[in-house]
Amino acid sequence: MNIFKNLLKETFAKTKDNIKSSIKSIFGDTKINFEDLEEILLKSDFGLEFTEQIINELKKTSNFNDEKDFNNSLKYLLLNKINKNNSNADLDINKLTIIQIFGVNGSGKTTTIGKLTNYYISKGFKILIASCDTFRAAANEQLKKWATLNETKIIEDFSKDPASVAFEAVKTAKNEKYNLLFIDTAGRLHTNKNLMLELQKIDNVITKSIDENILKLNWLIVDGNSGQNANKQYEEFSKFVKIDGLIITKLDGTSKGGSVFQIAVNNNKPILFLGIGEKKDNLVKFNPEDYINSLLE
Ligand SMILES: Nc1nc2c(ncn2[C@@H]2O[C@H](COP(=O)(O)OP(=O)(O)OP(=O)(O)O)[C@@H](O)[C@H]2O)c(=O)[nH]1
Repeated sequence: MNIFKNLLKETFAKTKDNIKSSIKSIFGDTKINFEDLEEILLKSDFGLEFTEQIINELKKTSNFNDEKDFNNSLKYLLLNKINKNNSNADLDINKLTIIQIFGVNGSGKTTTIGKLTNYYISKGFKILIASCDTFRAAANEQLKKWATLNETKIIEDFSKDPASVAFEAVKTAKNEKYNLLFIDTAGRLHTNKNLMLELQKIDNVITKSIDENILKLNWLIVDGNSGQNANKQYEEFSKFVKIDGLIITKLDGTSKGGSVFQIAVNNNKPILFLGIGEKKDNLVKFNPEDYINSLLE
């Protein structure tokens, strides 16, 4: 657990340093001046609406004793706004779970499947992967590399459409008693209706081929650097498929650590994991408290 807390601290160090120095500047003034903090929260991608809310609420309590007191109030405010629900990352090993992974092009879907596979293998799961990007050979090759690295079986067939590959994969997962099946889908722009309908088709095929003993989940992958657009992606994908969880990627090296907050707070979305690098163990299970602490402590 401490390893993950430390990883988070490293990930958000730049954002934290910026916030800390702006809080210092507030107390350096003879009268409290929130402009610096407001600017830093905006630059860190907390979003205009939430930055204004946070600043207004802090202003209501004008008698802070010191920086620590101020920091604690900010922490309390942020924690109260964030969704605490991340329970559906805890999967039941005694039944088959099928997780469909989708998102816009290049958001990190394949890499995240590689990291998730490593994560759930360490918890004892027997994992199958389906390559439902039957358009791009390079995407398939990349997924195969991850399957080899994790020593997992992969279902692929370029002669078929993505929904047929998904159907085959569900059949194999059931017959060969897998605990977990990841369905990798092609990247698609949330504005491309035909591709979104294709995703809906894969989703329907999976739903029709399972019974109540099998859990199906849909996880959306968003790039943590996409700012407000991440919320737009969530809205648009939700029009076609139900989203059960979100994974935010590419947070390593970012000075925009507030993006996670902004995404989490809008619509109370369940964030499950954060992607913090390209290696197989660069994935941290999301915990709101650890996240907020890594921004402020
Ligand atoms: N630094 C960093 N890079 C990442 C992370 N996740 C993915 N990447 C990189 O982002 C690029 C795109 O990742 P992919 O996994 O191929 O993305 P994808 O969504 O499967 O791409 P398409 O199938 O083309 O839509 C690759 O170079 C990955 O190595 C992350 O958490 N941190």
